[in-house]
Amino acid sequence: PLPVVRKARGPRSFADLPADRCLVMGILNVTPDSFSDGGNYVSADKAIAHGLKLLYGGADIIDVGGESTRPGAERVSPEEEQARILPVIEALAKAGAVISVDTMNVETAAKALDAGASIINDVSGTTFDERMPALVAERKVPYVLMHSRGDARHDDPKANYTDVVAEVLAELAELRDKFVAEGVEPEQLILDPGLGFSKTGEHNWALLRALPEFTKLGHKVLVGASRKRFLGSLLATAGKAAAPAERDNATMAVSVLSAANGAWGVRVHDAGASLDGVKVASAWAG
Ligand SMILES: Nc1nc2ncc(COP(=O)(O)O)nc2c(=O)[nH]1
Repeated sequence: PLPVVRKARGPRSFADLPADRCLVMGILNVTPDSFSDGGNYVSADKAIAHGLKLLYGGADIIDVGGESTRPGAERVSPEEEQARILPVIEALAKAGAVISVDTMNVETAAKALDAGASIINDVSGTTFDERMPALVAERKVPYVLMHSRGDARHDDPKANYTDVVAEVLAELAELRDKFVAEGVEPEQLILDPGLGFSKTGEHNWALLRALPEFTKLGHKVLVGASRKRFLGSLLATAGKAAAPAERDNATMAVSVLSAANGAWGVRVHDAGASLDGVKVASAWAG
């Protein structure tokens, strides 16, 4: 009899992901405020250890980012961003993780794919680098196209909307058309409403409520609500917003409702909780 060849836990690809439920994308922000001993450097070992924790704790995908996208966050050069994330991506890919690279920088995206990432997650929105569509078309990788109206790191306008759902849908469709016009296949695209990017809490709830409208655009939809400020406000007691670490239950609830309303994936910090949640949503739907 032929020897049983156990599938080595080598690099897994996008195609290996489960197709019968909403996916869980675990967040790995490789930035000094996440992984450093108080200095201004990033400890790759700590970041890799956290990535493995996410991988074995339930994340289907690990989203690796080297630059915080919070408004006012410190600027990071592409070289610094790459120095932070490439060793982490290489190690996690070898451990069998499916990895998305959270970057707006085309060079970083290309190098991350070479290092073992298989998805590009770009928060640029309407300010995307015009070289990005060509890279996505050439590499034929899944690309998260997220809505925002300004460069989130610097001048993220809390844009005014007359109808936030209609406008975000229209602007995402317009961005989609630009990428398709440059040779990106529609099925490569994963749309994301960009909760908190150029949006207030009320805008975020309106966008979540309209999730079925987004899935009607005919693409996968990713929801990134985890620990965001609008959840902190929702859970406020005596006028004091809940701290980020207190927002994981609410995040899991958003994951369950997102899955029940057709989301392809949820981007979260607590991967284990949302994995349980999306499995409940899948069982409930039958
Ligand atoms: N696709 C996608 N990527 C993102 N990257 C960073 C943040 C900012 O949140 P964090 O600072 O908690 O990572 N949010 C998103 C998001 O909502 N969607």
